[in-house]
Amino acid sequence: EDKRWPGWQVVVGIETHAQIKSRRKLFSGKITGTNPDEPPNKHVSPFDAAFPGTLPKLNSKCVDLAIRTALALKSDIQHRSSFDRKHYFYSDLPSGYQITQQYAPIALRGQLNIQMPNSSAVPVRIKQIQLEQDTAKSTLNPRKRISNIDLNRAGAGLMEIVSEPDLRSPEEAGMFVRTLQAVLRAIGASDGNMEQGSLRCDVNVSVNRVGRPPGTRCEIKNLNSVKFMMAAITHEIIRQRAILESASDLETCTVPQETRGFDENTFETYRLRSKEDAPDYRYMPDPNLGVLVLSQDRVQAIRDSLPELPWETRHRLREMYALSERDIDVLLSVDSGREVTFDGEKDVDGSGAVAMTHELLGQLSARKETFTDNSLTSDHLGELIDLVQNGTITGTSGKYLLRHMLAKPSSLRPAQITQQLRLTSLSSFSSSGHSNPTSTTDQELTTLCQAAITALPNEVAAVRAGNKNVMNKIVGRVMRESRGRADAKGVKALVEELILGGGDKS
Ligand SMILES: Nc1ncnc2c1ncn2[C@@H]1O[C@H](COP(=O)(O)OP(=O)(O)OP(=O)(O)O)[C@@H](O)[C@H]1O
Ligand SMILES: [Mg+2]
Ligand SMILES: [Mg+2]
Repeated sequence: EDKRWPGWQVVVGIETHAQIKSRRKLFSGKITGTNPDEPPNKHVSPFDAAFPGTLPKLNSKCVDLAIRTALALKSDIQHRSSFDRKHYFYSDLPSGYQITQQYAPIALRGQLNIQMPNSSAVPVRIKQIQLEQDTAKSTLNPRKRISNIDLNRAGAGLMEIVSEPDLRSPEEAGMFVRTLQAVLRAIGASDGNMEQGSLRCDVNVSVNRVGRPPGTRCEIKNLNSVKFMMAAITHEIIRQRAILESASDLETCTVPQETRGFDENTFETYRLRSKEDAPDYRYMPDPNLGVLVLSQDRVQAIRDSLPELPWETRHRLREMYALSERDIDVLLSVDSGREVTFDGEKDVDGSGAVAMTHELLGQLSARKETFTDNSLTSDHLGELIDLVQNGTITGTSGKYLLRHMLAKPSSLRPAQITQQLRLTSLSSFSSSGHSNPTSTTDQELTTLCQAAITALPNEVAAVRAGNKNVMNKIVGRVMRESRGRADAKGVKALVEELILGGGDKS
């Protein structure tokens, strides 16, 4: 029993909308325009804008990611599913309907276990997973009294993941969303970022006296952080309980079924519409889309390539390094979602997070320190991994930077230390293909290569005579002089160019 509401049971079910991490939209093949820095209406096909005569074509990459999600959530994949039109009229929906899977969703009956501190795992049943389109983004300008529509997001792929009403407190609801986020990120199905809108939740809340049947639910729409979601549930519990307690006839009194919003300033929910004015969506099968048939083989292939799931990673860290649960939490928060890029592809240098985590554990044991003692925050470790992953520093420099940060703890961010120690990688035009040839790091690399060429005249002559193996000696020298800031392939290309010249190999 919860001390906050003795005698009452709280029932919560969550509908989660997760943006599918695919480069292209669900039906139009256009780039998914979810980057807020891009100009509005840049990525719009005639289909996204609902021009008459345009037809949908299902993006199979989105389907694969939905299958991954369904497998991670232990659901029954439906070998036949189909698409329906859900009609409503709003400026963010050009066609007047959203394509969704109302009658035959891609997956049914799943499960996600959540772990509350100091208690056993709570199984939460997943009712269904369905594919659907995202809407456009509308921004209201109250001063000019107009609303701006940006179709970049229109038609992007979403998964709606619906839970059964198995959650019993705001805390369990929060844990459910966090756990789901971690799964979606680990398998690369979604960024799962509530603040940026790639994960949006509707929560359904009801209360009933202990031992009595469940109450009538109210649905709170569009919560964009776990904190707000928990606050909304708490307010809803208090509100619904007050209605039921003030009733004259305790037996027949019910909370009116409503759709509600959440006010981020007052932390209260407010009425949007009652059940009576619930829209009639006039669902109908989409005549332009056939049945989605999934073969046994396709599902099996996705099952075989499923990345490690968070609870498996947890198990591995616990077994291999005997870390505490708290420490594992820290590492998992660093690790999440860095292994898979768009469309389920493995990130080429994506093992960066895993590699750096192993490096950290290795360096700590060399220093005879435990993970708990270490002063590095998960935030800083994450930034360090990003610096390596986006090429700002090389892997070698990353290890050096890590050693430095462990030896001299400070509040400086890894990027600042990188500047201070001048660890920024020396790019070369040939290695990255798009760096700025006049930048100082490029010039520095050219200078280093030229110095090596001057210092090793015999080797240079050998290379000119056609002995390519000698190249390694020149490259090795540049690598040493660069203190690990250059990458070997780029250096090799640049040295070759400097010795043999650009186009005179004929
Ligand atoms: N008594 C209850 N108390 C709290 N939540 C409930 C209760 N009964 C059902 N729910 C939850 O309500 C949600 C219902 O979502 P579902 O998508 O099935 O339908 P909907 O909300 O009517 O439709 P829509 O997708 O158009 O919003 C589920 O998450 C379910 O777990
Ligand atoms: Mg729903
Ligand atoms: Mg709903």
